[in-house]
Amino acid sequence: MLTHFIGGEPVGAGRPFPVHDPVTGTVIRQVHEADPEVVDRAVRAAREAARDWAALPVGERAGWMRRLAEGVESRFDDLVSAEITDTGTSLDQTRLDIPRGIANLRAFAEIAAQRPDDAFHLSGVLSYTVRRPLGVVAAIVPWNSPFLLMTWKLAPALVAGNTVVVKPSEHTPGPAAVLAEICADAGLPPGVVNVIFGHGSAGRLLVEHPGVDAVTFTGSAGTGSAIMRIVADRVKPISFELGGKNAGLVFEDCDLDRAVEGSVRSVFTNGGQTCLCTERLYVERPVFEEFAARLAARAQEVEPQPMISMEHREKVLSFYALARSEGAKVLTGGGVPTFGDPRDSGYFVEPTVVTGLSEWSRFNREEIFGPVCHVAPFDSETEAIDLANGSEYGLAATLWTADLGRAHRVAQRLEAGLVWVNTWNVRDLRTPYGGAKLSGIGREGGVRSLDFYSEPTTITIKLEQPDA
Ligand SMILES: NC(=O)C1=CN([C@@H]2O[C@H](COP(=O)(O)OP(=O)(O)OC[C@H]3O[C@@H](n4cnc5c(N)ncnc54)[C@H](O)[C@@H]3O)[C@@H](O)[C@H]2O)C=CC1
Ligand SMILES: O=C(O)/C=C/C=C(\O)C(=O)O
Repeated sequence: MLTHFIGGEPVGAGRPFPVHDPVTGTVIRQVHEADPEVVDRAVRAAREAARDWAALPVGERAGWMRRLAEGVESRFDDLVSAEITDTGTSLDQTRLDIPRGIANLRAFAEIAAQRPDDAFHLSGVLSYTVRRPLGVVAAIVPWNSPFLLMTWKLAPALVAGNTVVVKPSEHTPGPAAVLAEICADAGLPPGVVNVIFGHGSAGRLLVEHPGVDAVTFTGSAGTGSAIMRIVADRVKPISFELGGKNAGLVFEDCDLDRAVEGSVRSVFTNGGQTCLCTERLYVERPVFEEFAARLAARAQEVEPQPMISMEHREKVLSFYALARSEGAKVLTGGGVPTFGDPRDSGYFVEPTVVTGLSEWSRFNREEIFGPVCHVAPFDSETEAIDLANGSEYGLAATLWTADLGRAHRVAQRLEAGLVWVNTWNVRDLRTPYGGAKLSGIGREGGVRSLDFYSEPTTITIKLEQPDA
């Protein structure tokens, strides 16, 4: 039974709930669900630790991040195992995600330790800025890449001097439980990191708690909107990384082999359960038929990944049915694979490519979050940009072109937080990360994270004037 981690101690309170293996559908763990008392205890523990943690020099907090990174390295196999068990994702994906999480811990340590404060001197007046932590941060994270996405919040929040209560997804408590053990083993002061488990109701209790000073959330736009309403009365700072309906633009002049392979990655990685995955592909008409046929052929070779839950599988399958009812041509997939082994009880769906739907179809407007994309032709650069921008979401976009001028021109006109050219999901940790429109509020990554997790105070002093 997984227990919460509060004030440096395991806390086994709250009714148990089961976690299922997405590969076979069997129950793999029981976990305690945080009730109001558990949430209150976690927030109080974080508050008690806040003053001393904030008082540490930033270099010492950076040192703690490096020690946590070493702790993660020493428990690497346990984290890989916890992540694979809970998410059903591939070993290859996990072996990318965990080191990237470690890199986050180290990168934010460096960025914070080296960051200069503002200072201006004008006409005998000196103005400088100091940054104070926000206090207690609630970090609510989703089930895809759970360790990586947790470190994105934890590392900058801690190094900026906040204490944190983390609530991982109900589907993926395992990696956060290992991280709690790492914090305890490293001797991190009690209450600096607290982990509580539970469903959305536990997240809601946490966000509502008056002792929480700020909320950082990664998840669906619907939940983001619900959290916004909860925090509105207290005007708590929020940072939101939400969903996407990401477009890929394939121009005739591109290297088509690379565009096909890149699109296979961007559509099907992790069963499409990465917020950066492409769900809408637009292809310049002269290469449309060839591209669509080649993508569909490659999709048939992709190893299916399980969806995170039976409920999510049903959602993805309902979009496959919707595509048919909206008049799509299914180029490949559209169903459930059979294996002839225990995976037949798991949460798999077929990698799927469809075409022929209107831009106004629900299929092309709503985030599906599965291994599926719609492919449509375009006839001009302007049309391609309009199609890509014709979404309520604005997280990521990908361009495939050999024309450098076009790459810059188009990329700068796309309403997306991240644009890749001739590649996908390659990112320097110092760059801003996040989305426009329904895809989020604010940016995390590099100094942008530190900006969110701290509040500037500008101090202005009249200096003594020397005699004229
Ligand atoms: N923009 C980005 O960086 C990323 C966005 N995502 C998005 O996350 C979604 C998939 O993750 P899910 O876990 O299904 O999202 P979700 O929104 O259902 O849940 C996310 C987290 O919020 C909690 N939660 C649910 N209702 C809540 C409430 N009322 N108050 C407080 N907490 C609540 C859940 O328990 C979970 O821990 C997709 O929409 C995906 O695009 C995922 C990864 C990265
Ligand atoms: O590694 C990165 O820079 C970003 C990774 C993001 C995800 O895994 C995600 O949003 O799901």
